[in-house]
Amino acid sequence: MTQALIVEKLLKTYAPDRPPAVDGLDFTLARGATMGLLGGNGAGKTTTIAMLLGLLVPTSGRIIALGHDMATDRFAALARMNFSSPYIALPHRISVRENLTVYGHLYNVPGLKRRIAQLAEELQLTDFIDRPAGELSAGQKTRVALAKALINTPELLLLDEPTASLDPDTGDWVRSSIERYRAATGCAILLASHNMAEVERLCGHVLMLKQGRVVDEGAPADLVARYGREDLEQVFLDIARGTRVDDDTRGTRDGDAA
Ligand SMILES: Nc1ncnc2c1ncn2[C@@H]1O[C@H](COP(=O)(O)OP(=O)(O)OP(=O)(O)O)[C@@H](O)[C@H]1O
Repeated sequence: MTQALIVEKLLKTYAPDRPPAVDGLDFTLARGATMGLLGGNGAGKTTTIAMLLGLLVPTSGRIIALGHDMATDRFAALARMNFSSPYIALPHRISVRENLTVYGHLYNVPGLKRRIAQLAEELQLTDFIDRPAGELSAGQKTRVALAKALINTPELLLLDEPTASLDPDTGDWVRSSIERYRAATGCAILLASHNMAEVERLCGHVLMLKQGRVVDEGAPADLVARYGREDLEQVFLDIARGTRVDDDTRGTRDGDAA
């Protein structure tokens, strides 16, 4: 089993009179690989992640996570997965350590005290680990959210905007922590982000979503070359605005042999 995630014909319709939020998504994510899920507001990223986590039931289609069918065997998969999302706040009256302890118990983490100490060290939580989670700055909360996401040493990690609202330095620090974790464990990562530089740095492959469908995909450098652009942000804008210069025109413009 080399695939961490297999998604087949995934479809989600919230209301019969509205177009599907996710419209026939097909992709695989290999173990140890990192994939970016890109798309403008409302493209279907959060809906996709919610279905991958078993929080939303797909209208149709199939999800196999770490070899387990999410429709019939989701708890076996969820025990070996984790996620981070800015939309989910940690209980704010209890301390960071208590928060991590609660989540650690939910995942039945063996040697939990040791695991929390290790994460506190790696993610620099020690200065505020006994303070209530609600009193922390946004950057500190993000580090705690990442510690929560790594508490069970997941083999599949779903990250929804992991560096949203962070200053560039803290964002860079979080990205490095994610890279270190992946290198150390071979974890597969699916990352939804609006930060194109982050996606270029972390992801080997990206899916470009529009209205719930994949409209293009590839390695960031290949997409940039294919669109004749300088970076992924420009590719994103071409796709979002439908302003791509077609291949023939670009060939002529660049003086390439077609
Ligand atoms: N609970 C819901 N009920 C009805 N429609 C919803 C619900 N959640 C999302 N939608 C709709 O589904 C579509 C996809 O939304 P989704 O939140 O998945 O997009 P997204 O790519 O994550 O967007 P963003 O980048 O703004 O977070 C949108 O048209 C949205 O209005």
